[in-house]
Amino acid sequence: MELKSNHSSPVLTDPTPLNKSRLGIHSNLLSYPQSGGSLSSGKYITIPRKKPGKLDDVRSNGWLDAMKSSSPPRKKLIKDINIEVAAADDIDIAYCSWMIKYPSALKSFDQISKNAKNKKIAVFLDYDGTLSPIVDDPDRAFMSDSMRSAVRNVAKYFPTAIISGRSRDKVYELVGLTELYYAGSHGMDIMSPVSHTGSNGHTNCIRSTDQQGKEVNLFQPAREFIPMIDEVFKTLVENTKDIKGAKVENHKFCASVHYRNVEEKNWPTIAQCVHDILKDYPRLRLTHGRKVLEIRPVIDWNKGKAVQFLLESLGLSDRDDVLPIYIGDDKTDEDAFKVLREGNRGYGILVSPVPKESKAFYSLRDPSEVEYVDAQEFWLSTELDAVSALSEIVPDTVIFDDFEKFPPTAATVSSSLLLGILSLPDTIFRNAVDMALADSTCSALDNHELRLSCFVNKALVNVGGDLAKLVPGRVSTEVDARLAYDTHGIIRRVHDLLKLYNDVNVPPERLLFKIPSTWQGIEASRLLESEGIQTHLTFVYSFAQAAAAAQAGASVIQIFVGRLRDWARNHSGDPEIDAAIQRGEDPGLALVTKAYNYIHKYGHKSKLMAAAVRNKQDLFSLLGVDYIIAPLKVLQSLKESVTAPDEKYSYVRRLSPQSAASYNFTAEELVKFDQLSLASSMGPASVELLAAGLDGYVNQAKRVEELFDKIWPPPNV
Ligand SMILES: O=P(O)(O)OC[C@H]1O[C@H](O[C@H]2O[C@H](CO)[C@@H](O)[C@H](O)[C@H]2O)[C@H](O)[C@@H](O)[C@@H]1O
Repeated sequence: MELKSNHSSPVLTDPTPLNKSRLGIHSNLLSYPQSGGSLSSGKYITIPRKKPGKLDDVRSNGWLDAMKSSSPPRKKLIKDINIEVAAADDIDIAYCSWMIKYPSALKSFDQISKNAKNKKIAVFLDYDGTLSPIVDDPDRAFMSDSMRSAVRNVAKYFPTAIISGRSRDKVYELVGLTELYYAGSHGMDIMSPVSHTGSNGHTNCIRSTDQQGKEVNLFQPAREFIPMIDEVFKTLVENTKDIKGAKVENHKFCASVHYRNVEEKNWPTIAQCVHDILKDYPRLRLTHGRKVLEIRPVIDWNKGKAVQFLLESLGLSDRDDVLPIYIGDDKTDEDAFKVLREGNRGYGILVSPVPKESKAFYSLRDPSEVEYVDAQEFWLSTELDAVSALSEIVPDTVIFDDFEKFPPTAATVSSSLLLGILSLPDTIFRNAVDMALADSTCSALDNHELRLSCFVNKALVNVGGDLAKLVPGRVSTEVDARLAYDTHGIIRRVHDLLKLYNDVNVPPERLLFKIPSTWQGIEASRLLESEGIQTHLTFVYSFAQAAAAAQAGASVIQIFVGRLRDWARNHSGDPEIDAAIQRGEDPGLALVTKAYNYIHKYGHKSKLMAAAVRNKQDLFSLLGVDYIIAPLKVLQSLKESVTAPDEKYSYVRRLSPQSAASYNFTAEELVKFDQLSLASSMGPASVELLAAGLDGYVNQAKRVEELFDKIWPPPNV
């Protein structure tokens, strides 16, 4: 994301000539004679009161209507003025037909959750009118305890930010939840996590600490306007002091002039007053809120930009697997709705008790409906839904026997899968293998070994091609483990497989190549990735392998959690494992956590996959990691459990870019790994487990060849 503002010259967003009011006030008003009043910066500007009668053209130009319609009538008011039942019914009919265009988010759960499947949700909430009801006194716009706990609940599962027109400090004081991100002054004051995805480098981004002393980024694109806003605020206070009910707020980067409690006959006066001040500050502009005139810098920044900035800071921008949801009630929230709608990225939800045009997708009537949406019951129907919101859960199945129940999002094609297919004559993949064995190019090869290898490659690709039609994600193809110590052999094999995939029309972006994490495998990954070929490094059992794989730029790094735990049960003497046990940690979970933190802290592009997850608790402990391969019995149990999260199974995101930022690595861990340092850093556990993994793969590859040898030539060849 490119931020257009810079410190010295904010970019004008609105080409309206500066001598025209954005209030919609007729130009005659702009040239209203000034009598006195200093314009010099640093002094208050005193605007003389206008004489009654001078404002007729303002009325005829409709700006008063804009002010009147700036806040929908509250239900209570409708009742209070004893509106006739028929009229009330009309309002409901109008609302119902409006809801065809903006369906209630409450009734659209199925659709929202369908689109949220396998995506990370990020929640953005406006404050006034969304989390707190609109009240007459802005200082008394409190959030209820139940709303607070609903928001707390949402933040447990999804990154959640408040984006308010109020000052950041004020909105934090009102919300009081430390687990949220806050953007005040319509997004001109953002406190975001320290990230490694780019936002830190923006102009106007400075390091600071939050209320808990944690390091954060402060993004304040309108910093230079602080003295000007302060000056304008003081002038506004002074000049509106005699207008009964007027209230001026200083939000540091913008100011608000409330007219909710001002008698309607005095609205022209208050607008005139604001307008006259603005005339002297061409670098400030006016926007309308709910019975409030808001004065803000003319910079290309708004709540929509703030959403983009926060997504970027959270490492969630430009990703197809992220679904931002923004809930807001005001005109200023439209900028955020627009960003989500135009980028086709997520959903805006407009809070409004009356029909109004919006860029939002869904609607909610009032804050009480927002509270319901924020409550856990809305979001979570099963434990599987809950955990899927935090990590992509990949079913661990060789034969896809439960395709219907647990549709896989990605797949691996391997010797083990070929063995499974050969043992099940009725499987849908059998034809792919039979076709491979009938391949004339392979059959024509005289060399027995080459012919078998050709059949195996062909079978892997045929099955991989079928899988690519069935899964939305990538298909990972295992590279013969007998090449594990031969960098160029691996690269040649991958090129051969890619050519075959090209023949069956599977593009490289749908593919991964699964390579063992020997030094030679890691080197092959590095070279292949530099060609744009995606690799999946497996058999990672030590931090050194994980770090070297990340440094190589591997697309996916796979760690086997349970296998490390099993090793630790029966052995000792591995320094990395002993250290984890001493800290009271499970060695497998500890390795995934450390590798995740390393990848995120140092900005590597690799995604981390946790495999050999044995039970629910393992899965809960790793929430936030990119992929978790879970056995079907664990998936079944998650799917059957509709209990709300409790103390025992709390769906807290355990791994996140934010926590990664504060993880400390030793100097030895931060080396650039080479063959020697990798070998000397791998303890006995990783050496043994890597060797055992390779043995397993090699045996399976040999068994496939033996079986192919027995079957070939098939009867019809
Ligand atoms: O972006 P928001 O969080 O919605 O803030 C927008 C403005 O909200 C506040 O004013 C509005 O709510 C008040 C309390 O309910 C109400 O009295 C006022 O009429 C509304 O406009 C806040 O006081 C403003 O400063 C914010 O800009």
